[in-house]
Amino acid sequence: KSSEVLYYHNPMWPGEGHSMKVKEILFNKKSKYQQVLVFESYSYGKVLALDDIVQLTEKDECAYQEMIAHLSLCSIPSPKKVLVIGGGDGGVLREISRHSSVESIDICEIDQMVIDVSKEFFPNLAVGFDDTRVQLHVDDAVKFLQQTPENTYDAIIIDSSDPIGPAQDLVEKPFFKTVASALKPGGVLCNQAESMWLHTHLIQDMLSVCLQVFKGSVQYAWTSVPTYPSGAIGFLLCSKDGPVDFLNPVNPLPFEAEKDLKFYNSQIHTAAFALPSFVKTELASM
Ligand SMILES: NCCCN[C@H]1CC[C@H](N)CC1
Repeated sequence: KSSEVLYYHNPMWPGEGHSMKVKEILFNKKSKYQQVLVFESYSYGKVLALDDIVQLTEKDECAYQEMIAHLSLCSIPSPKKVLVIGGGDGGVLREISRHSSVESIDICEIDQMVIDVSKEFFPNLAVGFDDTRVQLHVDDAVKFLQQTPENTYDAIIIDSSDPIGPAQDLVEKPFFKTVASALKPGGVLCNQAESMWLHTHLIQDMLSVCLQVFKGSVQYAWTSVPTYPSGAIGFLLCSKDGPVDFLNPVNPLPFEAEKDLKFYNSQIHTAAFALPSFVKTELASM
């Protein structure tokens, strides 16, 4: 890696690489779990990378954080108790806080260094931790959910990194069973679900597990995040028991909240579930 340009190659996207011109390296240390890197880029503002995988940039984080939070919370009548798995940068917390019905937000992030680094370098994301409804648990989500009573949360958002580091347990069936158990009746899960261009098999595996574990609806949605591999990232929206019409949200954001968003709006919400034909074919066979 020259000081000028950082190149990203990874078994998650073999055969291709991504590069960014670096203005300045701001932080680069190994935590208990992963290498934590922050740098100022020329074209996307500050960047957070974990084990050399871009997690977020100041320029395009809005697309991911707004979608993962509002696709789920706008789909249930009045979310009160919400759990975030991962998301230690605080961006998803910032979005959840826009829902006035929410009374409490638990967040379970395994790596304290991610939280500290976000507070130091990404104040516009770490602002999510300032909300008084937020309760932070620095813990392994597998353990946290095993200790969570049944029927606790209206919504669970899994804002995880890729399943090749500390997050690899978060795509297994036993884990999804603890998620379903922790959801209240009518509760929903929104899970980071990788790229439709790169990870068909991973998405099929997750979809097949979710179809077994969640008895209501399971829908794949996607958004555009230019600094993620293939420029697209998906979400799996699942409801615990009854069907949920994820495409036509029952609890749309009021104009007062939506006007502050940079990416999400009601048309984008519905459009996110429109899938290219090759994806429909690949997922239909599940
Ligand atoms: N809250 C930060 C987003 C974390 N989500 C992941 C980042 C890395 C991507 N390859 C997959 C999504």
